[in-house]
Amino acid sequence: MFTFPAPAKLNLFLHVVGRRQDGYHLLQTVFRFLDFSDQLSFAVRPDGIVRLHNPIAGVPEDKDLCVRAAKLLQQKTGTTQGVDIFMQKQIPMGGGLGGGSSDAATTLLALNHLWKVNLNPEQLLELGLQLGADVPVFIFGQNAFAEGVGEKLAAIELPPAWYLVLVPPVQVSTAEIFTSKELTRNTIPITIPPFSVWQGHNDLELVVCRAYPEVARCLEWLKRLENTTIAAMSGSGACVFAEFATERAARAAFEQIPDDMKGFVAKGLDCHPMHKTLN
Ligand SMILES: C[C@@](CO)(OP(=O)(O)O)[C@H](O)COP(=O)(O)OP(=O)(O)OC[C@H]1O[C@@H](n2ccc(N)nc2=O)[C@H](O)[C@@H]1O
Ligand SMILES: Nc1ncnc2c1ncn2[C@@H]1O[C@H](COP(=O)(O)OP(=O)(O)O)[C@@H](O)[C@H]1O
Repeated sequence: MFTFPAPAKLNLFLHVVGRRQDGYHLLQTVFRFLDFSDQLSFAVRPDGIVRLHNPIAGVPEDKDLCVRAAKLLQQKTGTTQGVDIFMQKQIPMGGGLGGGSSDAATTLLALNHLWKVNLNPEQLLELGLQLGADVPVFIFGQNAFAEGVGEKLAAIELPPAWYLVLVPPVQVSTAEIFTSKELTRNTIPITIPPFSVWQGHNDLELVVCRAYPEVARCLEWLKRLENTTIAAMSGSGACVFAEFATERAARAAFEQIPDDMKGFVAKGLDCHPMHKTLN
């Protein structure tokens, strides 16, 4: 049995710059990986069966992104091998932290290795995109400036930082937010550099805060903090975060959160934890 991490991501900013004919939105965003992860364990089996032993409540086994990723890789490579998967979920669902997408990417990366089917990175990126717009960055493995629907990726270096992430007690559907009439889709495209991540904003924030007062309340609380370099929502929410230069500052802010708010402190990573292991 082999165990691999599936880290969460933050969108340090997210600009909606247009819409494709198929309804998908053109974005500009910066992804940062966090040392806050799900853990996935894999045991290869010879009979071609893919089994997730502990499916998430409310997500049928065949709809889980790990299972879909494993089956897509079988289909693409024609392998007759299967796998038993055990998932330890930590990343909040529907939180804008990319948990499901990260689980899918870790499954593709791990099984490509364990099944010895040897797809190259471009082929894995293409398979990932079929599972979701957020999957490619987790295969790419480096903090990235992303364009298109999230598939045009350029590695970006980010300074060391720590994050206080608040988890409002709601799940936000990405599709619901992207179809909102209130969403603005015309932010002027930027180039990085000279644009810096601290100048950005999240175009989805206003729509989510209007529909979910719990998110608005958490974000307002973060925006009042001192010493933060960014306070924003990640992706399509519901999670909101504040960035700090030091762990001490992030933990001090965490100590102050009201009793009815939940969250965690995490370190910003330089790259995906599997990036170095598998290369
Ligand atoms: C918003 C972001 C930002 O990183 O993250 P999350 O908040 O979901 O973590 C992503 O773009 C989400 O990626 P992902 O969660 O993989 O989305 P998908 O499953 O591909 O799409 C879910 C739905 O969102 C809409 N969608 C998604 C991505 C995009 N660029 N334009 C869209 O319009 C589509 O309506 C689609 O049906
Ligand atoms: N392994 C998985 N982990 C989390 N969610 C999953 C998984 N597989 C499928 N899903 C579905 O994907 C939806 C979005 O999940 P998630 O990635 O956690 O949120 P977000 O897209 O906001 O970052 C969930 O509500 C769930 O229905």
